[in-house]
Amino acid sequence: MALKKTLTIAGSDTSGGAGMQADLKTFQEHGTYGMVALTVVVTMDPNGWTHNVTPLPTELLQKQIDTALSTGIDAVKTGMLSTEEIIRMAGEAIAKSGTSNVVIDPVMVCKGDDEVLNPGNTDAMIQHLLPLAAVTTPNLFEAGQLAGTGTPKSIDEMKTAAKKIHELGAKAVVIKGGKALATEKATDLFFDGATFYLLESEKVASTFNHGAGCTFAASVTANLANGLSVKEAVIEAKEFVSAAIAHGWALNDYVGPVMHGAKSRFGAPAVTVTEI
Ligand SMILES: Nc1ncnc2c1ncn2[C@@H]1O[C@H](COP(=O)(O)OP(=O)(O)O)[C@@H](O)[C@H]1O
Ligand SMILES: Cc1ncc(COP(=O)(O)O)c(C=O)c1O
Ligand SMILES: [Mg+2]
Repeated sequence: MALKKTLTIAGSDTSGGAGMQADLKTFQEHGTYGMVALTVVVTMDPNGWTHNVTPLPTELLQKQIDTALSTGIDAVKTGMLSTEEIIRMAGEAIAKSGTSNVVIDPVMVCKGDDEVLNPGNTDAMIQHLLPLAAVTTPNLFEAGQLAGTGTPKSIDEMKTAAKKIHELGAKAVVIKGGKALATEKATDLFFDGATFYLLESEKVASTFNHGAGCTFAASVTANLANGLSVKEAVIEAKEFVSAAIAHGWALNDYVGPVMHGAKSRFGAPAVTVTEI
């Protein structure tokens, strides 16, 4: 039986919760066939868990992209892209892929690390990636950087940022309010270019949410490959990640990854969708 082919152009999170590890686990859970073009390897200092990002040679990235594209892919997502050159290469790969099922997760920081990967990356993402996006999935900080508005602090400010990001070329935008937004629920804003929707689930009190953003974006990608509409894809992704966070766990003293396979094992918490 042929499976839908999903490609992630992303970094490796050696600790396994985020990055391409999250993407592959999530693709598998959605019944798609996952492939990877690896950009960087993130390792952690065993004493203190500071992150270290090691890039791979760009020729090697290009070879991976050529390999994956030659199979014919049904959907593609981007994750951690550490330099402007890599962002440009990802844009070229997506344009060449022939699929319009394109999810841009504009990763700028690792959770718990405030350091932005490379400030020039924001402009490169705006130039090379947003115009190709069926959906882009910034967190609050990333939305503020892309929109040039500063980090949104309310639903109204999220709407303003989402409109700006849509004007930059992304066909649809999900701004993840997550834990950072001062709302009772874990609230994300979905804008399809015409209508705004709030996607809400119970806010989980634990801090075991490492990889939540990657898992959300990978779910959207797999759902698009499987033929869901963009709206259906983001709603299922919210259910999938809510379950994954609800069953997050402590890997060690420093990090708590989400449980990528939680929805199929335990079911998903309720997600409400409200037009606003
Ligand atoms: N504590 C939480 N409880 C429930 N949902 C959460 C929680 N933290 C994040 N989420 C959800 O997880 C998804 C990823 O959001 P977020 O963690 O903000 O992204 P990122 O990992 O890219 O920073 C969003 O759907 C967000 O609403
Ligand atoms: C390789 C890689 N990609 C992406 C991320 C972002 O992860 P999150 O899903 O928590 O936003 C991380 C964070 O550690 C990472 O190491
Ligand atoms: Mg993220």
